[in-house]
Amino acid sequence: MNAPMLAARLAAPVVPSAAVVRIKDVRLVYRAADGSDVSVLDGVNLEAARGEILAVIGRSGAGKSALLRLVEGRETPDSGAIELAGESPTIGVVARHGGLDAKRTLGENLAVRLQAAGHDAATIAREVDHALDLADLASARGRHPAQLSDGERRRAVFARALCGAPDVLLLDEPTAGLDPESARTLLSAVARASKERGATVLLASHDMTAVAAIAHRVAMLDGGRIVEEGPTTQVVARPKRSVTRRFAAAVSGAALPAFLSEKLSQDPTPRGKALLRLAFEGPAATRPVLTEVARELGFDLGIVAGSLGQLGGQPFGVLIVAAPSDEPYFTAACERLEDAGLGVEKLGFVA
Ligand SMILES: Nc1ncnc2c1ncn2[C@@H]1O[C@H](COP(=O)(O)OP(=O)(O)OP(=O)(O)O)[C@@H](O)[C@H]1O
Repeated sequence: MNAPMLAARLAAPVVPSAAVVRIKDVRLVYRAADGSDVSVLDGVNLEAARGEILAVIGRSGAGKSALLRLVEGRETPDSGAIELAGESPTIGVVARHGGLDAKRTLGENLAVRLQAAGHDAATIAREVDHALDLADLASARGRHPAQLSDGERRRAVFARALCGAPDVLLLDEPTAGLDPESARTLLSAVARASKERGATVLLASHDMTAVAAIAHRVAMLDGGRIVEEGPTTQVVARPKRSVTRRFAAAVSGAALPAFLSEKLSQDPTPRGKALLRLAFEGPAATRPVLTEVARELGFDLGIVAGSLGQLGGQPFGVLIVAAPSDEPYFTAACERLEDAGLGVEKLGFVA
């Protein structure tokens, strides 16, 4: 991106738009050591808009890194296409093992590519300042990589990727190996970069909990295909596939206390309790839904465990409640809670 384009890009307001990244029916096949073909991606379709943070989640070996490499243009698909909007779209990459030049200070590391792209000194200074500020590293500008902690180094690699305001940011396992505090700092820097500069962000991770707080949308990659996709709160609150449910269970936070999970049975006992995991998102997160439903049905819903957090920048809560296990109360409770807009998962029954 040349200097006038960069200035125009930074002046443009962040508005929702058509897809910036379009992955169309992409297939990727690797040749294994024994000469056989391994299908890695098998008809993947995905889109991400300007300012959107899309998390691609999947187990190890699912093909997440391969997908990012295709978007980056380092590899080409066997069929299908990757389309990036704009005249000359730019991409910032935060690889898992992104190196910094040990002989240069952090500020110099960030400036190198901008200098190579021919930007003037004032633009470079402004860009480096901004990237360091976003990554919460302003005070480390004059330090060398060896003088940074692991977490700071990771943020420094991210700050370098931010320089020049790339249209697209690709992050592979951004929080792997970071302590919770460093992970939070890095993710909030990613969220700011997408919000303030309109960067389209693709995050690849095998850990939904690591990225769910900031990802607007989640795409679940399994068996070479996107098996489930949607707004983060929706995917976590109402996972449709069993593989997604496993990943989502870790995100929803509230866990059943051990003394209850040990007693949990799949068959109701007369006059026992049914345990339900309720996910609150959107309008349901701010309404006294439980009180309303309990009053309407005429029985109590006892709260067993709960947590409130943030998903995709939105408030999100999980409660585990105990409802009567006898019919027709149990079915009525589930139906009424679902009607109220809650994600309802039946955990089992206790005496
Ligand atoms: N150059 C290659 N040749 C052959 N197979 C490869 C090659 N690179 C990757 N693979 C295989 O492709 C599949 C997808 O790899 P990829 O690195 O994209 O997975 P991933 O989802 O990022 O996994 P992880 O979370 O473990 O990094 C894996 O089964 C891997 O073994």
